[in-house]
Amino acid sequence: MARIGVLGGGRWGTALSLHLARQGHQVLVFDIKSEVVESLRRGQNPYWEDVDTPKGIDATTELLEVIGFSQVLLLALPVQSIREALKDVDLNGKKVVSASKGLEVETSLRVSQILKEISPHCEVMCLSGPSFAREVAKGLPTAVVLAGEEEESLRYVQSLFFSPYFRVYLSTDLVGVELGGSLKNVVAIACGVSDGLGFGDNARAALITRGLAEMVRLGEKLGAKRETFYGLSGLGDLVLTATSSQSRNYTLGYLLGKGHSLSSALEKIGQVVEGVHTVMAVVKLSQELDVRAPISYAVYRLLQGEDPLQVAHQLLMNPPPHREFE
Ligand SMILES: NC(=O)C1=CN([C@@H]2O[C@H](COP(=O)(O)OP(=O)(O)OC[C@H]3O[C@@H](n4cnc5c(N)ncnc54)[C@H](O)[C@@H]3O)[C@@H](O)[C@H]2O)C=CC1
Ligand SMILES: O=C(CO)COP(=O)(O)O
Repeated sequence: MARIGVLGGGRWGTALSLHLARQGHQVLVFDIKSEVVESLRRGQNPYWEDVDTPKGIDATTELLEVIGFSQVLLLALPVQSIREALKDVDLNGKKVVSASKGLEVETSLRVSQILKEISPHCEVMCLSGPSFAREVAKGLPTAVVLAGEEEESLRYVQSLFFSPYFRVYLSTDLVGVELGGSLKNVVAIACGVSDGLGFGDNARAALITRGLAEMVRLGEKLGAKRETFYGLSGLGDLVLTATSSQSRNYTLGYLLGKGHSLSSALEKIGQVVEGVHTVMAVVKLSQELDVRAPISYAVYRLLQGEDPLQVAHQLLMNPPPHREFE
């Protein structure tokens, strides 16, 4: 049994807290929203009425309380809020497992890089893969990957999460696992747009495949291993989010394709949509590193308010015919 602090009582932080408490761990959740904290304190999860909340979960609005309590910290905050939220705390010597998926807009950094800037001696791992919060909360079968640099810590954290319905594979490619979970959100938006425009199943399959190729091109330039993108945190999560209306990123794209403005789509969803921010960093990185990223550029232009049909046509018509792999 371990004491696990969870930073962020949103859907993902809460689903993982439910799972960890079911494994017999003591969980303390931190969130800025008092209604989330009060609900968890009453023994009710704030999001899913049909999911029982096990004993072993407490919650607080005091960040330092969670840091002091935890043997392992699980980070499930929206990526753009991480630096500000953690700027005054000392995480040196802590094991931090990031479950957030995205890049910081201002710096284009991954979450582990942000954490290392804040506390250079913390040990960061990343938990990622195809895992909608609601399904994990309900205890439905799920497989994810845990990446990090220290074998012993990976095995320890794997043992905390592992259950018959929550399989955790290990990887030493932290860069690749973080990038897979971040970049797939941008491709999921593109697939949603395509479906919203009524382009059909062929178009979505093409976008997933070419989107994966784009993720690999950028990922390799940033130091990731190619094979990681064909695993759970890459293709696995891409297939999940790019084909399901449970995905906020896909839904955002779908609404844009149906003619909603960005602000009306975001308001309708009412939850964090990481791809909207990550695409800014992706476009910047692809320019700096001279990587072809036509799908990300198309998403970027859409988010600037350009007409979806026009952007889609340009995406299809602009590139001259070329080989599939070159
Ligand atoms: N929902 C899902 O199925 C999955 C989400 N993720 C990732 O998890 C991260 C969080 O997503 P969700 O939990 O779904 O978002 P959400 O929109 O359900 O909740 C976000 C939570 O963060 C809290 N928050 C925001 N700023 C904060 C701060 N400064 N301090 C404390 N709390 C703060 C909010 O009060 C809210 O409760 C994202 O990076 C997302 O990509 C990853 C896998 C699955
Ligand atoms: O990453 C996710 C599932 O693995 C959740 O995706 P969305 O943030 O698009 O809902």
